[in-house]
Amino acid sequence: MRASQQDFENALNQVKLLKKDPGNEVKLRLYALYKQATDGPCNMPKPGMLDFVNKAKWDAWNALGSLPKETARQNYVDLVSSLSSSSEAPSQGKRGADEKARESKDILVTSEDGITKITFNRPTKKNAITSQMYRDIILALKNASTDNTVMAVFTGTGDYYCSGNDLTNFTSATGGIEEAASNGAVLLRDFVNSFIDFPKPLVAVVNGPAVGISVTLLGLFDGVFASDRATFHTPFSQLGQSPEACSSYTFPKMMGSAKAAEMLLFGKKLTAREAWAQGLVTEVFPESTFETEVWTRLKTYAKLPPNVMRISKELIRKHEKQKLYTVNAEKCAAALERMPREEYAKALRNFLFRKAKAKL
Ligand SMILES: CCCCC/C=C/CC(=O)SCCNC(=O)CCNC(=O)[C@H](O)C(C)(C)COP(=O)(O)OP(=O)(O)OC[C@H]1O[C@@H](n2cnc3c(N)ncnc32)[C@H](O)[C@@H]1OP(=O)(O)O
Repeated sequence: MRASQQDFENALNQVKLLKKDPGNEVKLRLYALYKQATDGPCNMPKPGMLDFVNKAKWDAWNALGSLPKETARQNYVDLVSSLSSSSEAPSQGKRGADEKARESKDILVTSEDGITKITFNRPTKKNAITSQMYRDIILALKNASTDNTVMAVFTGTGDYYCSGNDLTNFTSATGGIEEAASNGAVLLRDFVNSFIDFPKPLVAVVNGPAVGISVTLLGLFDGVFASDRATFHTPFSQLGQSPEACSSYTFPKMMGSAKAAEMLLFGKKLTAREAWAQGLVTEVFPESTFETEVWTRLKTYAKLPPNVMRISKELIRKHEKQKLYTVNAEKCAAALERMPREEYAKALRNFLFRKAKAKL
């Protein structure tokens, strides 16, 4: 099958997210194929002998001769695909020593009654997710996907479910904002992919307010049980960001484009009942009985035949998995471009200095 323009654009996004530098040789090949696919045969004057970089690029492009644009596009997509899978191979292979479950105070992982419970446990910061917590969750989901538990359940300690991405995650980056954005985009892609790929039922027990990525992720869950104290807020425009975790795809599908825009573009905060009415939440429980009722229900669900639930989930998800990967990769590439922008920096400054301002 020939690579479409969309495949080509996806590959262009994927290249930006490669974990490993593919080396000069491959980068020259990518450059040459890109130029051939977009401009056709080399049409530039040959650079001088001492202009080493441009000469190497020219040589690589010129070497493709009259290769048709479509073939160059296909070769580019194939090359990127092979680079992506080889850069991901270690994390998909068997667990290395450095990947063994680590003790983490901010993400608690317990297994009981057939349920892996993953708890955001940073209540003094409203359970905001640090870079390490993203990594801990990836690992927890990976372990839970192959252990003998039947389902995984997320919840939060304290009054919040989760206040989203820790806004200070990248403020102390030593390598500059561009490098931080690039590392963040890769981490975000792997984090969201681990939810797309999780093979067992995945449930959220939303004990209180949820913000940002903790809300958008819910579109990838199989069940969302909320206390009537919970709220759902995605203030992306206010933060100079765009919606992640495939919510630009899952939310309109779930609630229709008008209601999705109200949340994702205009940042409307929903009550638990409003979120239920939009299809984001499975069921709302009164705060007074929330924990007892929900956990009793989940323990019953965890007694259902695990293999049947796995197969059913696979059937539900399999036709859109590719789409979800694509949307995720696109979003991560967009995040890479947005993060260094002024709107994002301004929103960060406003948050970091809000208490100081309030005292003035
Ligand atoms: C790998 C990269 C992935 C990137 C993925 C991108 C995701 C996008 C998002 O998730 S966007 C959403 C980001 N979250 C927010 O914008 C929420 C910011 N927080 C708040 O608005 C408020 O703190 C609140 C409404 C959640 C709670 O307000 P309240 O007044 O009740 O409490 P405080 O503000 O005093 O908060 C208590 C302490 O917690 C710290 N904190 C809360 N949320 C965050 C956060 N998201 N990041 C960092 N820190 C947070 C807050 O600073 C207080 O700490 P302090 O006591 O030390 O001042």
